[in-house]
Amino acid sequence: MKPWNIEICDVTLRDGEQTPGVSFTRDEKMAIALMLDEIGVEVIEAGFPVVSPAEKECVAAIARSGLDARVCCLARALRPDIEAALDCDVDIVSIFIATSDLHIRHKYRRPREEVLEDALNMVEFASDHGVQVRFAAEDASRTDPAFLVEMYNRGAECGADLLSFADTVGYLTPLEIHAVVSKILAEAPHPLCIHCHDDLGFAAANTITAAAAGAFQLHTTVNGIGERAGNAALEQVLVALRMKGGIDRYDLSRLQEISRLVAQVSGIYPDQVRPIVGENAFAHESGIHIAAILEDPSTYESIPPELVGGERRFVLGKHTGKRALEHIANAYGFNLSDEQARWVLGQIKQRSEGKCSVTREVLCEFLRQAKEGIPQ
Ligand SMILES: CC(=O)SCCNC(=O)CCNC(=O)[C@H](O)C(C)(C)COP(=O)(O)OP(=O)(O)OC[C@H]1O[C@@H](n2cnc3c(N)ncnc32)[C@H](O)[C@@H]1OP(=O)(O)O
Ligand SMILES: O=C(O)CCC(=O)C(=O)O
Repeated sequence: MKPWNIEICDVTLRDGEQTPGVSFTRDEKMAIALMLDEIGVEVIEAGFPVVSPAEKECVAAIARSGLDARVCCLARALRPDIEAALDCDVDIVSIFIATSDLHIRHKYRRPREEVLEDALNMVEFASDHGVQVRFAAEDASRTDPAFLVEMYNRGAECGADLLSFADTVGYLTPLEIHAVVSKILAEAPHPLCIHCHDDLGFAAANTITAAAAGAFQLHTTVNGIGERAGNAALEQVLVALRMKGGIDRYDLSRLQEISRLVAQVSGIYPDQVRPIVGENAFAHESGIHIAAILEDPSTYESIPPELVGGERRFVLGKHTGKRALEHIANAYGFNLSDEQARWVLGQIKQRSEGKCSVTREVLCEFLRQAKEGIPQ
């Protein structure tokens, strides 16, 4: 399979930090940037310099820290924003304008042609300063496609190296994003970035679908943090790229580690059932599943836990079967007769149905009782 032609721009430090209530310190941003770099992410969006003097310092520190990744930052289509970005010595300035009529009406209160002309001047201004320029369409998914194509073609003429399509409010489904990305690339054949939000729960799916349709730069955040329901999750996108896009250059074995780091410093912990990084992502209770996993884990795991730095976990409860119990009991040094196993299974199921968990201690107590003689 020919690997997809993509790169990752991780925006945890900018859009991820826009998660309500989240603010990273300079050391935290640096630690996340370092780990993203070690994973092999090609572009790190370090922040939005005009937000505050401290933010500007963080962006500059990351840009000057000698990472392999290119460092990017956000700027409105305003000269002071772009000057602040240039001060930070970033490799890429991402200049954005909202492009939907809805946003333009409420935020800029000017005709869209005027907004575009002014923004193009800013693209030229940044490009003339020798920095790479991304020209991003905010709310692209609710924008007149003809206007987007005009913006992208004219942006490229003015020196933009990358054009960005943002599904700012997580509005599209995978089929819709495939159609719109294909249309844009046919009419504006330039490197396209895709920036998806998760309001409908499709951010990672839309990102991968856009890549399949030819999008080049894929935006992600660790654990999918970000505005409202968040962004496309780095871990989901990278694993999907490995499994479906023929891309094996990222160090996926660090994914659980970076997930823990970002959870700790953001205070936003992934759901138990979240793919790849959730506590249950590699946990099994069902007897039928565990019996098969003991023969071959791929029967019930499409992602090997060790691929992402995780571990398989067997849980005892209402759904435990005899094979699973025997396996776990053996690991604790107990060999059970059929009768003993049946009795212990009954105890486990009863306890679980009473909404009590079957911890290692509880199991060992059942096992000891069974060995000493099944209570009548
Ligand atoms: C989709 C996204 O994620 S976009 C990024 C969103 N991120 C943030 O907002 C980061 C945090 N924001 C901030 O710290 C502040 O909002 C700042 C520093 C950026 C701006 O603060 P203020 O100057 O106080 O402006 P305020 O936030 O009230 O309003 C935004 C202004 O930016 C203008 N603006 C918004 N987007 C753009 C743009 N892409 N290009 C030019 N101007 C823009 C708005 O029209 C508005 O201008 P107005 O005050 O003349 O009406
Ligand atoms: O497209 C981009 O690069 C950024 C836009 C963005 O953050 C958004 O619209 O949510």
